[in-house]
Amino acid sequence: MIETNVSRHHQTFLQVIQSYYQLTKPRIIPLLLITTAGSMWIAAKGEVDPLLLLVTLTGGTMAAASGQTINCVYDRDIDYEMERTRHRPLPSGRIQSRDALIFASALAVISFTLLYVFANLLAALLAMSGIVFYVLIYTHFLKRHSTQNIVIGGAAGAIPALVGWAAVTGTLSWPAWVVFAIVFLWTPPHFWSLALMIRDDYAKVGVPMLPVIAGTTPTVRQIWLYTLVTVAATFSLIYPLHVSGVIYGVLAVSLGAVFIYKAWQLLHNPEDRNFAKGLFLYSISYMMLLCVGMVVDSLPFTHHVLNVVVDKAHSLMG
Ligand code: HEM
Ligand SMILES: CC(C)=CCC/C(C)=C/CC/C(C)=C/COP(=O)(O)OP(=O)(O)O
Repeated sequence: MIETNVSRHHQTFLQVIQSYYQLTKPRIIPLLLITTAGSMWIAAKGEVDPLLLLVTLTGGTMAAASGQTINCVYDRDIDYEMERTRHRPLPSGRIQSRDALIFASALAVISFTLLYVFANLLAALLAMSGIVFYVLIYTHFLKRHSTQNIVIGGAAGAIPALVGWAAVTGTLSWPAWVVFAIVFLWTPPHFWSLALMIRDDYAKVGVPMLPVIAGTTPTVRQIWLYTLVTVAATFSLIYPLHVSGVIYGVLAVSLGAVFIYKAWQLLHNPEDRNFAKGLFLYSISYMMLLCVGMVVDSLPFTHHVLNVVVDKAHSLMG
């Protein structure tokens, strides 16, 4: 279908590299890695082996890049129609689908091998299941057919948190599933606030995103509910799981309060795109800082500083 080869003959080597880079939707990957790092640090109780960290983040990057590349091949028809995505490498003819698929397969094979050899089989299989879930369940079955596409599809974006935990422990336990749940529940407020702004694009290509089908008011209500449940889920790392402490707690409460406030503003101003934009942008900082909080909270240094502060307070009080 959209297979023009007009521009690729005129590309320099650097431009070709750039095109492959763009194919991986690189701006999203750092946040996926931060969620992986958050769960790795909790799992390792603050002491992560640097080589394991490097391998897991590299393998995670390659798996996510592979999934995004296959998604770009699958969606090249609608990407060509939408203003936001028209200039991606496939719709603009800078890369051919066959080459993109070879690239994605190579990334997946290297990712699996790295994770299997230097971490473990569970981490490697989870990363591969992330690709399959994103491509098959989200991109193929749901994206063009269900208003719940991104709710269920959001599970793919939450899998990197499981990869991180599995890489450290070789198993999956409750805290891993909680970090998974936090990312999973966060995805609807993250994406629907953006979809409110660009729903005309989705409507044009017949992708049934919730704001397109149900309209603005039901969407902001759903965003509100998912935001409340997300913030509530973040607290369960403190109680009942007891894997995170006071630093994470302070961040979870304060960041969560702002998240709820912004969702509340949107709930009461559903037609104002500035509030939708504000919530979308904040959702990214929220996830980033929350995961940084998981890391900092788990560090032995943090525990040491907190102990010193508590001892000082005790001695001051006599
Ligand atoms: C099904 C789930 C998701 C959908 C449909 C979705 C969709 C989107 C879209 C359409 C954008 C705009 C990007 C662009 O302009 O090309 C975006 C931005 C972004 N997403 Fe998501 N997203 C999802 C889940 C996630 C997850 C799980 C993460 C990471 C944990 C994430 C991180 C980001 C970041 C960091 C940006 C901003 C990128 C930038 O600076 O342009 N997203 N998302
Ligand atoms: C472990 C592993 C490999 C996990 C994969 C996780 C992953 C790649 C999640 C991506 C989620 C995401 C940003 C979807 C974009 O939706 P879209 O494709 O509909 O966006 P678009 O409209 O910009 O094309």
